[in-house]
Amino acid sequence: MSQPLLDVRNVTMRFGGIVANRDVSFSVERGAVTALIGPNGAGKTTMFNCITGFYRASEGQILLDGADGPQDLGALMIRPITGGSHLVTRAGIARTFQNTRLFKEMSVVENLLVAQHRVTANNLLSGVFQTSAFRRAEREAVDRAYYWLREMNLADDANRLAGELPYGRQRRLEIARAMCTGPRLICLDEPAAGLNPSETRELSEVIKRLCIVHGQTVLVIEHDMGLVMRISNHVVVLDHGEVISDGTPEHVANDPAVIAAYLGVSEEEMKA
Ligand SMILES: Nc1ncnc2c1ncn2[C@@H]1O[C@H](COP(=O)(O)OP(=O)(O)OP(=O)(O)O)[C@@H](O)[C@H]1O
Repeated sequence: MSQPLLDVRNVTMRFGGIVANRDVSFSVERGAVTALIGPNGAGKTTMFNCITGFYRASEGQILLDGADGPQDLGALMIRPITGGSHLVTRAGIARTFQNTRLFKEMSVVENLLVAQHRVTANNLLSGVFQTSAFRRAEREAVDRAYYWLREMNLADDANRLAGELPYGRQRRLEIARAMCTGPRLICLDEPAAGLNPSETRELSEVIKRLCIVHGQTVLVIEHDMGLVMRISNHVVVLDHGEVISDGTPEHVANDPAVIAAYLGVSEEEMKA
């Protein structure tokens, strides 16, 4: 079997005496949508923060496969002098947040250009002298911005202020912004939170397109089970910080441990 794009191995995350994740292992396959679900306080956000470089896991490894083989994201964060969360982003992991973090006073397209500063503004002198390489990089950034606006059904909003967009569009703009960085893995943190049913349907379609049309690997935390069942190829369920089920959407939906966790009764009580 080929190496998964992301391999989470025996990750434990402690905050003082609180164990938010305990010995968590799962994998994220390339070109598929993996959902991380679980009741409130199950440890989903903490796991996401470990994967996206906001936290360094107390124990275990998170391996991102690349041209030079699997790379330990935790090791990137503690690399002497140059190490830090930015290396996780550079390794190819992009994310969106539970509450959108757009530049609300900037236009939609400007939000997408800012996200690409690494490719356009990599050399101060080339910017000052407007070299042909700099102008080409700028042109490509604009093309990429409009490409992802079209893919997210936002082309007509390019020149509006980001803060003026309806919430569902802001969430799609966040995804477009993450996609502009050319990520190998995009992590979506509760993308359907606060959306109405028609916005949620449109969101499902764009996430499915990311995967089916662009071969994008997606990891998503989501409470909306309808959305999870529609878009996911693989579902991992956490409860009290531990993996209690892992498989296809059908498998986890019928798993007594998952049903018990959501209903708040123990598996033993279910069997009794
Ligand atoms: N920075 C922190 N310091 C201390 N405890 C924390 C911290 N972050 C999370 N926790 C604790 O870790 C546990 C898991 O929290 P986490 O936010 O990861 O769960 P979650 O599954 O994302 O919940 P929700 O669905 O409500 O967002 C909780 O008991 C929480 O109180």
